[in-house]
Amino acid sequence: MQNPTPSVPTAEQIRRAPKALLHDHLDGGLRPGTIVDIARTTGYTELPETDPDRLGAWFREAADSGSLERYLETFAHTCAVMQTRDALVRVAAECAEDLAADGVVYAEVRYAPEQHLEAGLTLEEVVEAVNEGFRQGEQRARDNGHRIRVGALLTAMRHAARSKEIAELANRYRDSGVVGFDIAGAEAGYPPTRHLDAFDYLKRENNHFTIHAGEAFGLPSIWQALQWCGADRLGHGVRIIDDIEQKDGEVSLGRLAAYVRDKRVPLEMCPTSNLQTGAAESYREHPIGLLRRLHFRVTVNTDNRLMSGTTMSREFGHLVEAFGYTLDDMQWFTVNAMKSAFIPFDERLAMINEVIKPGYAELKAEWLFAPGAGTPPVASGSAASGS
Ligand SMILES: O=c1[nH]cnc2c1ncn2[C@@H]1O[C@H](CO)[C@@H](O)[C@H]1O
Ligand SMILES: [Zn+2]
Repeated sequence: MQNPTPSVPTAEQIRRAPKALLHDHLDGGLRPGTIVDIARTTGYTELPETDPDRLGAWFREAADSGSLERYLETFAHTCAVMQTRDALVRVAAECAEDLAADGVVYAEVRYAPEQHLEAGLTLEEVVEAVNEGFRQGEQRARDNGHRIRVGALLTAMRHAARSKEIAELANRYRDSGVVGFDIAGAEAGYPPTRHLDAFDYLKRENNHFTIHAGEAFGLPSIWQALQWCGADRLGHGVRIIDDIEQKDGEVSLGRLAAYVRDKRVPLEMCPTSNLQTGAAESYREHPIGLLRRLHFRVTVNTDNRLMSGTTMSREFGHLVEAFGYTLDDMQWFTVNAMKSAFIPFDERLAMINEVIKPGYAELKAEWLFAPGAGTPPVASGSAASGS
């Protein structure tokens, strides 16, 4: 007998399900214990707490202010302990290890090299240290029976003036561990068009970039990111909801929302981060529910695991609870992410066909072997369809 009804996954199934992550900040994902350790060895004395548990709680609370600007202030402490080669290697290795343990099989992790120069490293040394850490972390994950592939995205800070230089850096390392470029930081007052020369340069080089847009600022930011800058993906993009009208059960898309959906522009959505910065009120009200129903190219991401106290599994757990998503829905989000990754097409396809789909197929067949097999699980949520 076939399993006729998709089931709501358990927390354990969510963790074991293969996941792809496109939006995760290296300086937003440190283990609290590592921050304390490095601060001690490098003599950084400004940490608000020195007990790892209390420090972790401090980050979550400080980031929970409802304002992106205040959220971003917490990065002063993580960047402060990411200034030496050893620290960068360690943080990157642990990042890859932690993601792999959480069932992430593919990740693009971003950071801003310009924020790691305070102790005298060059931009190149920063990139090479992080790459070295990712390779070590991938190896340690393999030793522990996990498989993960991690690529770096180089971020330029939108309030600064180094974006062209960072874009050139991303291009120089494109065959050695760096898969693309991004801009981040406070959105209001710093439109992406300030960095047109960087984006133009990358387009001439046939390189890839994503832009944080439509998080703390609305449609004009998304419009600029796409139509002036030519972004391949949108970091967050939640405010696209402002261009969607719902009346009497009818939904109509404005020109920009229609463009985003028609062109399959990937949206890197980060639900918990959005609740913390005030971009959404609750998981249930998060635009991801509607955007998924309307078949936008939506992906699920962590943004900052430390500040949001989250993991990919937790993000999916919240969505499963809010929207009754099934393993089919999880697979849909994951395939969306993999289709939107910046690595070459043949590698994306192999990851989808050889890793992601078989992983979900195995999980979906588990009910056959459970005690009392033959009883299909309870029906719930929406089934996956389309792309
Ligand atoms: O959600 C976000 N929106 C905008 N900028 C962010 C977000 N999360 C982190 N950063 C910024 O990106 C830098 C490089 O990783 C971080 O230092 C932080 O300032
Ligand atoms: Zn982000």
